[in-house]
Amino acid sequence: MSSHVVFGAGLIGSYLGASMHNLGLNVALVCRAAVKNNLAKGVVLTDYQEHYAQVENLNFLDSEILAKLKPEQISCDFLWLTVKCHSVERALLEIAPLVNKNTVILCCQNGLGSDRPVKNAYPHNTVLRVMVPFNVVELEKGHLHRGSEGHLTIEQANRPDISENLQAMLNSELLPVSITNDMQSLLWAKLQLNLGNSINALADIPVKSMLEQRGYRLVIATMMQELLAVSKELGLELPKVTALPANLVPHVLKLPNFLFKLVANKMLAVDPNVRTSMWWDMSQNKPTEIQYLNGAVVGEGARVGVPTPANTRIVALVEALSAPSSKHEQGAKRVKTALTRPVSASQLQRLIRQH
Ligand SMILES: NC(=O)C1=CN([C@@H]2O[C@H](COP(=O)(O)OP(=O)(O)OC[C@H]3O[C@@H](n4cnc5c(N)ncnc54)[C@H](OP(=O)(O)O)[C@@H]3O)[C@@H](O)[C@H]2O)C=CC1
Ligand SMILES: CC(C)(CO)C(=O)C(=O)O
Repeated sequence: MSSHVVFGAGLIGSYLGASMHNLGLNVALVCRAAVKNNLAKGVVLTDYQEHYAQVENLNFLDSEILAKLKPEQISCDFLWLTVKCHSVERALLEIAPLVNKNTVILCCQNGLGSDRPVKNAYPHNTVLRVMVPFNVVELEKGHLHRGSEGHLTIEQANRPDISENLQAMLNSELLPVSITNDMQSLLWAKLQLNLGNSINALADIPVKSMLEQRGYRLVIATMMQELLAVSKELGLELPKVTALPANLVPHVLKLPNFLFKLVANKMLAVDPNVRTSMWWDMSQNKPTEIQYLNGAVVGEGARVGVPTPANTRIVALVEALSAPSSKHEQGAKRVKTALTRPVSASQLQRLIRQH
């Protein structure tokens, strides 16, 4: 039987690992002690469609033990890297004992660019990107809930049997899985949605309440229009990841509240407690993924000559109000701001209109 290791099991990795264990796969989790404590007594998996599983006896691999192992002492066919983007470089040092020449490494981060250091470190391994469309929350200790729809999507490998076997192994009610031949466009389409993570974190309210306020929607729509201009310049055709085509989403977000409620009922049909991953980071005073999300739009925009002023200002604001990430910011000069969290919709609108 193939062996899997989930490295950096937090919300996504624990849901993924527990789903695999529930399917009878051979999987071990590498995670922080606090996460292990929450999962060790058994995990309950549920989703928005009311699927349910009780998962017992998960396997854990302790970091100290891992550090002492050599690749020949451990078998890992599939290594699922589920740390946040800014933790990937550091994780590369620690995954070394798990990677043999046949290990397939799967990068499960939002945004753009987290796979680059992995490919540089392991140029002879198959490194595949994975798009996670759904939200996972821990409703209570050991209860992981998939709160929204979508198939976890694996990039088609040069050897198609790799991705196809993975899909056949994993695809299930609690974990729907697909494969794509065009991961770059899919990641840009997902990135369009994730631009709102920053606003959710700054507003410090659930996603549903944020979407109910037109002021916040206008800011998100402006950032999305910048992304669409950049992706057009790059020649990408963004696939549909919501009920609406990518190009239409900003127009719908800009509608007055009463029309938005009529047209976007699917967008608003989100669990009232859902918050984005960046909200969790900011609320726990952890570094955010802003450089890989809105920052990626700014970077690509600069490369192809498309201005991205709204994303640029939101990146600076998030950086000013959150913990520095090791890669991009330590020691870097931060923009000073008079704004404090929670930031209101009108403050954000004024900020992105500044010249
Ligand atoms: N949460 C969600 O609903 C969604 C998240 N995503 C994306 O999935 C990715 C993972 O997100 P998520 O699961 O929310 O993140 P989490 O922060 O919940 O999980 C990552 C975990 O990895 C741990 N970790 C980091 N480095 C190491 C290490 N060297 N050894 C052991 N553990 C380590 C972190 O601990 P510590 O914090 O102490 O470093 C944390 O517990 C992100 O790119 C996110 O944007 C995509 C869709 C939805
Ligand atoms: C699923 C979504 C868009 C919102 O939870 C997400 O990707 C995140 O929180 O990072």
